[in-house]
Order: sequence, then structure tokens, then C-alpha cells
Amino acid sequence: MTPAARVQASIEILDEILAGIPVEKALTGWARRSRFAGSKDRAAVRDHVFDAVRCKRSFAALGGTYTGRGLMIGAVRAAGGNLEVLFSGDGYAPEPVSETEVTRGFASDAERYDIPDWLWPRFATSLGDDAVPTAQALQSRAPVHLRVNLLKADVSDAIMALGADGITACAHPACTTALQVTDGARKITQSQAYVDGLVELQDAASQAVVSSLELQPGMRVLDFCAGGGGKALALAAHHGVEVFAHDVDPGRMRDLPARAARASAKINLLATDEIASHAPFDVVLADVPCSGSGAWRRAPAGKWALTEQRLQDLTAIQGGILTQIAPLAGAGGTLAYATCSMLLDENDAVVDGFLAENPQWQDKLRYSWRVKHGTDGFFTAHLTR
Ligand SMILES: C[S@@+](CC[C@H](N)C(=O)[O-])C[C@H]1O[C@@H](n2cnc3c(N)ncnc32)[C@H](O)[C@@H]1O
Repeated sequence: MTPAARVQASIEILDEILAGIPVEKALTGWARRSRFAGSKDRAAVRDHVFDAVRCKRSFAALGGTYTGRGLMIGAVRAAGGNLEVLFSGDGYAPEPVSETEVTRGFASDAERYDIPDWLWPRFATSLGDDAVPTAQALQSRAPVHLRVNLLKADVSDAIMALGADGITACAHPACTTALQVTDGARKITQSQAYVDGLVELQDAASQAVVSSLELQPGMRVLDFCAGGGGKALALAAHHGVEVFAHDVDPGRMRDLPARAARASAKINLLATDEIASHAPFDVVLADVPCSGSGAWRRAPAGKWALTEQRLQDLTAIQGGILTQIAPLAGAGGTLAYATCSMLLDENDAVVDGFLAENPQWQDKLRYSWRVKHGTDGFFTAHLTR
């Protein structure tokens, strides 16, 4: 495919997404219909589509309309690309761009920085001076991070094993187990290092949330919102720590046994009615459902799907989970609250609300990871009594 044909394909996929088809479904459908597209074409189209979903508002403004075509005109303009070449109308290229398509400017900072209007004031309050650089960072692709599984390899072994499969990685400062992949990211899941469980795909801040717990051998830890098990696996990579994983939707943990086996990690899955008989725990981690605002580079559709009502519902769920898990921590134990959000509403406000109602609990630590530090945005609070 020519670069222009890739732009045309992206326009068609984006039209489907704007009509309500989920991003992955639209991409897979196109790939099935387009057997002529090679792996490089698919990767390029995927990148175009994800870039456009991340920057939907600003690209639509630069491209004149809220359509696949408008978004891709905006994408080319934002990147300083050549509209005459990519929109020539020749062969599979999209039709030439008209004057009216490229005359609009940005109506607001929220539009320029791709944040929904209703959210911009909260985003600005939450991030202060970091609001604009953070919103700008959310307009770009996320870096690829790996967690070195210390049960199987040390950092230098893992870097060498990845290198043997053409993947270049270096240590990331956010966490001693974290690697940043600088080349060959698309080969990771086929690499021997990954297949053998030496490394897992996991953002460095997500790893740092776990390492902030300073686990010691003999501790018993409950991951109350385990989901796919990213944090449970990181917890279980600590020698001598007994890990229990639970999720209100047990189906979300369905791949966890296989992932744990690959990592040589031991994780005990618990149903909701089994938790009480295993309590108390030294640490109860609640990596609660959240807006995902810290990870909107990876899952950009979430940025546009969030509403004020949904945010309010999430904060109620988050506070409810903290209240529910508090009795599960033993005397001197830690309640660890975590979100991949950068919004105060989901972070300090939820913890402050819990502490106000539960004065026997005190703050031990609060920490925020910001996308400007090269990780996803994350928040954690450790509480003790
Ligand atoms: C942010 S995800 C967890 C991600 C996971 N810890 C990881 O690192 O891969 C939040 C999870 O909380 C679960 N959840 C939602 N409400 C819950 C509740 N009331 N009790 C327990 N888990 C809940 C969701 O099903 C979801 O899997």
C-alpha cells in the first residue's frame, strides 16, 4: 500500500469508529477485508487510527469536519505532512483537500489539547501547572514497558534475552524491575524472553505501585481488584510473599492461572465468599476501577467515553470498595488504594472521604506518577491503623 492508500484505509476505519464501532473491532474488520495489506501496512494503519482517536478533537478542528476524512486531514496537518501528496485523488489516494477543509483554528484549549470540555476544568485543577504538558503527552503514543520477572531472570539477563530476539530495552527509572523498549516492540509477544516468562508487558508506574508496598517474605497480600492480574503477578514475583487474587467479575481473572504458570508464580484465586476465611492480610491492594485517565494514551477511546455522571459513579464505587476492604487488613496492616487516574476526584478526594469517615485509619503514603515522567499516570495511597 502507498502512504496515501494507508490514509484512505484509515479514513474508512475512522468513519466506522465515529459511527460507534469499537476501535479494535473496526481495525480487525478492515484487516480481514484487506488481505492485500502486509504487516507493515497494518501497523501503519493501526498507528494512524490510534493517533486519530487520541487527537479526535484537535484533528477534527484542523481537518474541518468530524469525519474520518476530517481527522486524517487534521492528522497530516498536525504532523506537518504534505496534503497534496497524500490527498492527490490518484489511485487509492483520498480526494484533494478543499480550501474550506483547512481554514478552522482551535476554539479553546480543551479542543487544542484533546480533552472534553466538561472535563477540562477538573483536569486543570487536578494537574495544576502540569495540565497542558500532560494533555499534550496524552496526544502521543505511550512508551512500551516490560516488567522483569525476578523469579526467572535479573534485569541484565532479561535485556540480553530480549536482544537475542531483536528487541532493544533499557532500564526505566520508575522501578527497578522496569524496562523501556526502544526498538522491536512489535516482536515482544513472539520473543523467547516473553514466552519463557522472563518479562511481562506492564507499565513502569503500574510496577512502581507494587514496589511501593515494600513487601517482605512471609507477608500475605490480597489483590482485591485483580482483573487480568498484572499487579497480582508483580506481587507474586516477590520471594516468600503469599498472594491472593480476587475480582468481583471472576471471568476477568480467567487468564491468570496460565499467566502465573508462565511466570512460575503462585497466586491463589479467591471467590468473594472465600475472602473472609483467609483474612486478615498484611496488605490489601485495591487497584480500583477508574476513568483510566492516566492510561488514555493506550486506551484513547476511554477519554471520549467518560462523562460527568460516569465519573461520579466511579468515585462512589471507589469509596465503596475502600470501605468494604478495610476490615480485611490485619492490625498494623496496609490498605493500598490505587488508580490509573490523574483526577483528584478519584484519588485524594476518595481517600480523604474514607479517612473522614474512618478516623482509626491514617495516611502512610500518597504518591502520584505523571505521564511527564514517561509512565502512565497512576496514584497510590497507603493507609494504616
Ligand atoms: C483497574 S482494573 C484492575 C487491573 C488489575 N489490577 C491489573 O493490574 O491488571 C479494576 C478491576 O476491578 C474490578 N472491580 C470492579 N468493582 C469491583 C468490586 N466492587 N470489587 C472487586 N473488584 C471490582 C473490575 O472487574 C476490574 O477487573
